[in-house]
Amino acid sequence: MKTGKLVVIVGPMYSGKTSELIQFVEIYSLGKKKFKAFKPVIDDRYDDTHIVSHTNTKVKAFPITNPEEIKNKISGDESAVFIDEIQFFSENLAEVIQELIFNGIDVYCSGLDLTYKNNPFKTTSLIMSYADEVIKKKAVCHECGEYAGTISYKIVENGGEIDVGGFDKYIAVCRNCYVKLKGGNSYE
Ligand SMILES: Nc1ncnc2c1ncn2[C@@H]1O[C@H](COP(=O)(O)OP(=O)(O)OP(=O)(O)O)[C@@H](O)[C@H]1O
Ligand SMILES: Cc1cn([C@H]2C[C@H](O)[C@@H](CO)O2)c(=O)[nH]c1=O
Ligand SMILES: [Zn+2]
Repeated sequence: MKTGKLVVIVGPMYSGKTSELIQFVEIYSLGKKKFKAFKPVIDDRYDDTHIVSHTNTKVKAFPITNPEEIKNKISGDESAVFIDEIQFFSENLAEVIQELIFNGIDVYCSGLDLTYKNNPFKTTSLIMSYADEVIKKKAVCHECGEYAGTISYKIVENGGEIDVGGFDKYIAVCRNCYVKLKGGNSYE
């Protein structure tokens, strides 16, 4: 038996991570391969039971809280597993993913690499370490219009680094505009 591969899609908000994940789903779907998709229960922005992109493409997905639930849902004949918004899961997700790829299942996942405070999301960092391929996406900077957006900036200040939302709370910016918005305080 061949082991599976791990592909991780990261970047700031609106950088097309979910759209790219869905394109990979389509490849397996067209090839009539079996797969299952998962998303965190907490992410209820557009839909509870589908992975949905900002451009409204969607794929049916199991909403789960704990990474262990992925193992319970797998029957073993899947060619691939897709997981969106990995930053919201506990670090144990890295173990579960390893088990899948060592059992011959390809895993594609996407999520934020950085919080709006410019801190790495631990679960994403960990999974990137195990990846065969890391696809780093950019957004168009909301401030200067350059295709260089790498950081999500929170336009409402209300504390928590875990805070579900979209255009009501976050924009994507380049590093230069991030510094300007933070009042010139480049690193904290
Ligand atoms: N600033 C922006 N830069 C690039 N695309 C944007 C921007 N704002 C909105 N969009 C739209 O969002 C789409 C990407 O949506 P998608 O859901 O795939 O992104 P995402 O990286 O998964 O976002 P999120 O982390 O918020 O879930 C783009 O194709 C584009 O149509
Ligand atoms: C940038 C950022 C986004 N989010 C949320 C907003 C969205 O619901 C999701 C990204 O698609 O992550 C956080 O919880 N913390 C953050 O620091
Ligand atoms: Zn900019």
